[in-house]
Amino acid sequence: MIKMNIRKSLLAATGEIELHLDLEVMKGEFITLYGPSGAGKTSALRLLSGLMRPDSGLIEVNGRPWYSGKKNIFLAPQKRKIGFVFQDYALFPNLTIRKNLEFAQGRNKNPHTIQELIALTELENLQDRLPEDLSGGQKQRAALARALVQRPDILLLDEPLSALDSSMRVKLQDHLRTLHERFELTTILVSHDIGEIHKLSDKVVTLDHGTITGSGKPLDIFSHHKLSGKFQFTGKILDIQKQEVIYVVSILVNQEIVRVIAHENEVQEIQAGDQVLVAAKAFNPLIMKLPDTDKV
Ligand SMILES: Nc1ncnc2c1ncn2[C@@H]1O[C@H](COP(=O)(O)OP(=O)(O)OP(=O)(O)O)[C@@H](O)[C@H]1O
Repeated sequence: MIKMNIRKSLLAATGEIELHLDLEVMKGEFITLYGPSGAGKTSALRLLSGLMRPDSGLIEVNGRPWYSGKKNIFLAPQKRKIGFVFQDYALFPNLTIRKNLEFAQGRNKNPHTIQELIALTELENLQDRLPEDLSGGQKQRAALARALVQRPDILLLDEPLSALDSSMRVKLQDHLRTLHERFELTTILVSHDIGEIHKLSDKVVTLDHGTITGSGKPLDIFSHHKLSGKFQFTGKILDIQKQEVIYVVSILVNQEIVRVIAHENEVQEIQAGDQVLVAAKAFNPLIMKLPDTDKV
């Protein structure tokens, strides 16, 4: 179990903010940190992994102190059993995929683990290639495998799928969940994608300006209670067009583009790229049967 209660002063564009993380993560849990840009999500992962030193507080993992401000304890990053995956792969460009994994394993060679990871991430046919000869999704699968070769207890994922297209993301999400379970990991993900968060995480922790503003099951955090029981979905805004006195908002929901009419006051706080919740309160949504795919 991870217990942390730490503070770190950060320098934001608008001045100093204090990141305060008071958090417990159970062994085997998959949690997601969610919040606006600059909230402190990446810093939270860096503080836990030892890449950034807290100003004060305590980090304890399975009863062992990794950091204590009072006792002046700071466990070196390489001694924390953590795997880290970033958005940008960070593979060694001059080593093949297999050599990347072997290099990351260091002196404690374990070909069995490497073999299993290559199989689980479906890299058998690609293991002798250089990273530049792989697609983005394949590189990220290799980065995931590499993060796990030392059999860490904790996996930290900083928006690992955000550079990939949506079908590749879905596939990688399945790999992530499989690896989380197979290696009995405790996983902390940073993600902006509400669908992905629903699919993967047991718990969401929301952060804003360095402060934890909420935590709970994805459904409880993202479904708005005042609208509960009504028709609602989440999506990403692609475009907002003004047409005379109204606005047409194009929203990507899964693979479909949905157009919603909005009034001026509704579009004031939203822009292309935002994740939004669309809900209908006053009318019943239409339901139409689609052709039976078995018979077409
Ligand atoms: N080493 C550091 N020292 C001081 N301030 C830092 C340091 N690293 C980051 N910051 C600042 O801390 C704030 C939070 O950054 P952080 O990268 O943790 O946010 P984030 O929630 O991950 O944002 P994003 O979603 O854009 O990645 C930013 O304003 C950043 O400039």
